[in-house]
Amino acid sequence: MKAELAPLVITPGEPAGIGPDLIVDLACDPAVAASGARWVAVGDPRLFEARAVALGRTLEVELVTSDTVPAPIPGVLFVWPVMLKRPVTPGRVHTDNARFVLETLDVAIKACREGRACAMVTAPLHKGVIIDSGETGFTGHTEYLRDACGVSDVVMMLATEALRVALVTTHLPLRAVSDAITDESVTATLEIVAADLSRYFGIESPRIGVCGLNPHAGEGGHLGHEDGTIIAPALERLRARGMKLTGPLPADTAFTPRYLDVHDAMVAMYHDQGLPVLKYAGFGRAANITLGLPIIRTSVDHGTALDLAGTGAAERGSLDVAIEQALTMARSATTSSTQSL
Ligand SMILES: NC(=O)c1ccc[n+]([C@@H]2O[C@H](COP(=O)([O-])OP(=O)(O)OC[C@H]3O[C@@H](n4cnc5c(N)ncnc54)[C@H](O)[C@@H]3O)[C@@H](O)[C@H]2O)c1
Ligand SMILES: N[C@H](C(=O)O)[C@H](O)COP(=O)(O)O
Repeated sequence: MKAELAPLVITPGEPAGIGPDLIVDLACDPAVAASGARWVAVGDPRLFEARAVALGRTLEVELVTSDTVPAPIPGVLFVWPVMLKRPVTPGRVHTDNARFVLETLDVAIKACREGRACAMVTAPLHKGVIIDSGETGFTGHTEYLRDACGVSDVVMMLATEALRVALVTTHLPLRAVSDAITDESVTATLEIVAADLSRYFGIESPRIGVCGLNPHAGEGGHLGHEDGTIIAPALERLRARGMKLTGPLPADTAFTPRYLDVHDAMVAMYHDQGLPVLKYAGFGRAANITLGLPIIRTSVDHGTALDLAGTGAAERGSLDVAIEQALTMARSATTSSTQSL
């Protein structure tokens, strides 16, 4: 008999953004309830009720104070409570609610770590507001989850149906990227990508393409040294251990069918080397996955879209993909832990 998964937990992200809109839409969708998958949102019931009113949707919000999350009912949103610090106007961020955002993450992380949730899916938060609130070290969910879970390295990977792009560096100013490309960071990224492609995606010996950092992968050292002195030797050492790696590839042609067709994932050196390609290929149909964590976390491929909050124009496509991806990963983690018994 197949064991039932623990519920999925969904965080709203920035309360003035489109996260609450997407959660309301999800709870009202009969097709979502028909799937039978149990899920619970974290947040303030008043936030979801007010957003449902703004969107003209009929929604009943039910607080869940135990670990037992009921089976989904269309038009009913089950919520683990975390209270707002001040009322929210859609589209208008306020630093007072930064703590609310972080507390929703803490509740979800704890539930995943304790096995009360099978995975967490995060709606978008606003990094700037959280930093402005005094959390000066904050740079994003990815790094927050790494620290909360006590691991030294994690990897951000975004995936569409046709393309997976993982990053060696995440939320860094461009000026700091070069210093962050080290033997350790390249090696750790590739080890995590290979391990989690096998663990969650069933790809036993993944073929990974690796971009260089500089134009034309450094042009033999004439356009930058990192490709030849850091990335190439790290790949060579990993190949000697049996990993299937190509690169460092000139990044301008790495994302062409010739390379994409023969690789399971592409690794880019920095955020805007890899993500524009991914988002061009499938914005609204991609999931952001944090690899290397002891828990499962996926997210949407878009931001807070403050311009759309409360208008009904926010599209739910990426949230659906992030949920499906999280459930697939949770099932695959359950299968592999059962097999190892
Ligand atoms: N997962 C996350 O937490 C996450 C992801 C990306 C960006 N962000 C944050 O979001 C904030 C705003 O970022 P941004 O302006 O660069 O990107 P954005 O994705 O919020 O907006 C970019 C454009 O896409 C549109 N858009 C975004 N989501 C949409 C949706 N679901 N349906 C229809 N249109 C949509 C917006 O209206 C806007 O025109 C920043 O603080 C950023 O750090 C968070
Ligand atoms: N880098 C992500 C993107 O552009 O989609 C986004 O900023 C979210 O990152 P976190 O999941 O770390 O918040």
